[in-house]
Amino acid sequence: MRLGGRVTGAIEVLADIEARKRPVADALKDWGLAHRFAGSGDRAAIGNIVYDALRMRLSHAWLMDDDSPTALAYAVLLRQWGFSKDALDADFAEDKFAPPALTDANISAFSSRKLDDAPLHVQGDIPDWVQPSFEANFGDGWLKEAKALAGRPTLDLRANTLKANRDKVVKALERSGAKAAAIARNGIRIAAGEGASRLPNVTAELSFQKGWFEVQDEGSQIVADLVQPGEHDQVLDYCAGGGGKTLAMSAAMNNKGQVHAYDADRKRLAPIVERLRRAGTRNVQVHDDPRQLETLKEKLDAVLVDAPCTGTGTWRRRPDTKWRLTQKNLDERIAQQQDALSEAARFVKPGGSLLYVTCSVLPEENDRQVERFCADNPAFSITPVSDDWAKIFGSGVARPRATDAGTITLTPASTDTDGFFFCRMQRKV
Ligand SMILES: C[S@@+](CC[C@H](N)C(=O)[O-])C[C@H]1O[C@@H](n2cnc3c(N)ncnc32)[C@H](O)[C@@H]1O
Repeated sequence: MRLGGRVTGAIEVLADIEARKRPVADALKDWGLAHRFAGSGDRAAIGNIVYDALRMRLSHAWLMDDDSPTALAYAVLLRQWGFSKDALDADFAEDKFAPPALTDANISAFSSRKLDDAPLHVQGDIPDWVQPSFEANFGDGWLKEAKALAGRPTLDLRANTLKANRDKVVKALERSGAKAAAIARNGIRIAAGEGASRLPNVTAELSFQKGWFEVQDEGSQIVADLVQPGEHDQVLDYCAGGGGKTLAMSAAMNNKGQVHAYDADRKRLAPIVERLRRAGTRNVQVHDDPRQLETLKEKLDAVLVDAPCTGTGTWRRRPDTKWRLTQKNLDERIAQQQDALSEAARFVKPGGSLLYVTCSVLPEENDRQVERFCADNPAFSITPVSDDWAKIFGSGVARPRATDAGTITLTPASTDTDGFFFCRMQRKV
């Protein structure tokens, strides 16, 4: 397919997402099934246009004075992919599958508007009602943080030290451009790429099938590292989901001690079994029934609550969720976080640690939750983790945003990772 056909495909997918309020991945998959002649390069290019359009939807629409799929797709090519209007006109003139031309009103808006004149939430590409939360969390730096959450994400992997090491994985994935990540000790990074370029399908590699690495954002690896489980510790991953952090902790503990993996949702937990097998873990027990945890009350050295959240820290990867988020969703997540925290706290032994993590950057889900939890549960108090940072990752690496209370927030702008919140609370002896 030529560029025109790809842009037309992206416009169709964007229209489908808008009309049926469906996830991007589903809309792209359906488009691929209905257009079987499109090759993998075409589908990747269409996906890139769609994701780029959604990440910067507000600013694209403001500059075009139009939020139609056609205007958004053109804005991607003109603002992000480096095309000039003349080059597009010349390319599309000869192409019967090219999209409709921009309207005179679009052209006039795009050539006269300056983004600096747009409302600040438009400049930052975030919903207007979320702006106060960003301001509360990041102060003057909020706009930079918001803009960084509208960029393309890298592909991050974690070398599984139970079966390989970072150098070995980097070498195995040399052709994909894999490099050692900047912060996480076992992290590997493949750059995001530009324009139509596609990321490699690393899960098809033999080294993945052999369990040498996992796909895991560097931020997620860092928060798992910050748990700092000892080799002989008893740890509970209370919201284990598909097991990303369980696997990282199991490897950090060198297959010793014990990690208990639990999740209230059996369906989310199910993939963990195959992942644990592939990774060669022998120190993980999976629990899909809360009654199986009864004997663990007040026994565990560390309990991780990787809480359900709005996922604002992952907006680069799931930009459609940015525009679907509502105050009601946020309120629901806040209530679920409070439940998960108070349920999980029962398993922490005196002197043990309760670790609270979200992949959100909203203070309502983060600092306010742990402040409230500690106020309601005076046996627990926050222990600062900023001193641990240099000890674990070295002093020469980027540092996350840290509060006086001792919590930290990773972000694309500060640590070049997804957004994550981490807090360690210690239970009194
Ligand atoms: C952010 S996800 C976990 C991701 C996972 N830890 C990982 O690293 O791949 C949050 C999980 O919390 C689970 N959850 C929500 N409320 C819970 C509760 N009260 N008890 C246990 N799990 C809960 C959800 O089912 C969901 O799988």
